[in-house]
Amino acid sequence: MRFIVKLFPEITIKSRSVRLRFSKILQSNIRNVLKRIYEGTKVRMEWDKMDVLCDGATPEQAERLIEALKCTPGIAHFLQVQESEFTDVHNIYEQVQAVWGDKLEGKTFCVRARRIGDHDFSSLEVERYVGGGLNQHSNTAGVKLKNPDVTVRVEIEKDKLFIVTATHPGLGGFPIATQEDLLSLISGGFDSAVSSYMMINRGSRVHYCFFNLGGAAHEIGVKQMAYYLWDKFGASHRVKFVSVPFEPVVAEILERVDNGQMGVILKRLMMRAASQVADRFGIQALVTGEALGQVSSQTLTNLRVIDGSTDQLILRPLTAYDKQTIIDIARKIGTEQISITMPEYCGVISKSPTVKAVLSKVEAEEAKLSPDLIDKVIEAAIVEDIRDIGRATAQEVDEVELAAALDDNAVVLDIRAPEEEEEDPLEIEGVEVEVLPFYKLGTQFGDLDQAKTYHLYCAKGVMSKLQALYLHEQGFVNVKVYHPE
Ligand SMILES: Nc1ncnc2c1ncn2[C@@H]1O[C@H](COP(=O)(O)OP(=O)(O)OP(=O)(O)O)[C@@H](O)[C@H]1O
Repeated sequence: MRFIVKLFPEITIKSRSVRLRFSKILQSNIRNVLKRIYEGTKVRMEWDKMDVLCDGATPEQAERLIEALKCTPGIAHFLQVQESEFTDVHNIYEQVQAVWGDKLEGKTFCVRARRIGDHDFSSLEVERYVGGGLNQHSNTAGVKLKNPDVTVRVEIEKDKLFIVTATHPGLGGFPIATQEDLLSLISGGFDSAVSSYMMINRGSRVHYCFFNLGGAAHEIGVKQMAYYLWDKFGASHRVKFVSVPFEPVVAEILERVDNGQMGVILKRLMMRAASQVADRFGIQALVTGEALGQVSSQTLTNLRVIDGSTDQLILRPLTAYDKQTIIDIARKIGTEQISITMPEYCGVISKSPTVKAVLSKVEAEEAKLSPDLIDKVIEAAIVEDIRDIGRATAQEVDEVELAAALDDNAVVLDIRAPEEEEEDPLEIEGVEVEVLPFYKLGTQFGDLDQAKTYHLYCAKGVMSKLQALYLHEQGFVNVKVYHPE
C-alpha cells in the first residue's frame, strides 16, 4: 500500500529553507503517527510530496492508516496509489482498465496523466489512449473532460506506473512543531476543545492544563477529551496533561469574594496558575476557548482585566466565532459528544457576574484570599504524559480480552458513538451485546440490570476504561472492560 501526500499550499509558498524545514517535520510526524499503526511504514520526502510506503499492512491497518493521514496537520490531500512497472502505453491501459474498468460503469470520466522521465509518448497521448480504451471497453461509461464524475489519475515516473485508486482530503494546516509549544486551558466544554484543535492544526504542540472544580468525574471527562484530541490529531508528539486541584481556590472565592467579581477572579487565578505551569515547561503562551460576548461576562473589559493577571501571552482563537460555528467544528472533529456530557462547572460560580470589571475593585477582592493559595495548588498539581492516560487506567479496571473469558451473565455494552457503531456493529457469538453511547452512560446506567456484569466496549479501549472508572466512582461494581486483542 502506497500513498502520495501533497503539502498544504501555505507551506509551498514559503522560502526554500522554511519549506524544507516544514517538510522534514511533516515527514517525521507522518512516520511517528503511522508507525503506531503499522511498524513497517516508510516515509520518503520529495520536494513537492511525501511518498508513504506501507507494504504488508493488513486491510484493517490500511483503513486506520488512511484515517490517521486524514487527521495529520500539514497535508492538503493524499492519493492512495497502486505501484507497478509497465512496458508500453497499451500495457498502461491494461493496468488502468484492471483497476478502474468496473468502477466507471454508468459514470462520466476523464483520464489525467503526469509524467517524469524520457518516454516515447507524451502525457497527452497516455490520456487519449487510456481514455479511449476505457471508453470502448464499457457500454455505459462516457468520456467528459469538464467536471466528470470520476477523474482517473495516473503518474508515470521513469519505469514506474502509479495508478491513483482513491484521493482523500487532508486537514490542511501546519505540521505540529513547526510552531512553538502552547498550554491549552481545557475544561472539557465545546470551546476549549475546539480552540485546542485549532492551535494543533496551526502547527503547535498543545499541552493541556486542567483546573479540577468537580472531583473525579470532572477529571475523567476532561482527560477523555484531551486524550481524544491528542490521539486523533496530535499523536506525532508527546504532550503533558497537567491537573491542578482547584477546589480549594473555588472554596476561598465563594467564602471571601464579592459575588459579582467571582467569575473574573476565578479566571485571573486560572491564568496565574497556568502561567506558572507554562513557565515551568518553557511554554510561551496560553490558549483558551473564550469568545467575545458568548456569555455575558466575556466582555472586552473583563478579558482585559483577566489578561492583566499575567505577563503570559493569552491566545483566544475563537474570539470572533459564534456558538453554532464552534459546535459545527466540534461535530466535525468528533468532540461534540464528549462536550455534551460535561456539566458546566465554571459558569455556575457567579449568579450575576459583572460585565465591566474594575481592576482596583478586583484587586481589592483578591487581597482577601490567602497569599499562597496558587502556590499551594500548583505544588499539588499532577503532571502526566498524555500517553499514560491511555495506559494507566488499565491497571484500575478489570479488562477481558477474549469473548470466551467473559463472565457467565455478562453483557457487552457497546459505548461507541452511534455513527461508529452503525458502521461496524459489534457481534459476538453467544454473547448479549447492548448499545448505549458513552454520552448517555452517566445518566442511563442506573436503568441497567444490576444482576448482570457489564463489559464496556469501545474501539480503542481508552474511553471504555475511563467510563468504567467513572462508573466505579459512582458505586457501580459490576463493570469491567471488554477489549479484544
Ligand atoms: N476547569 C477549567 N480548567 C481549565 N480551563 C478552564 C476551566 N474552566 C474554564 N477554562 C478555560 O476558560 C475558558 C472559558 O471558560 P468558560 O467556562 O467561561 O466558558 P465556556 O465558553 O463554557 O468554555 P468551554 O466551552 O471551553 O468550557 C474555557 O474555554 C477554558 O479555556
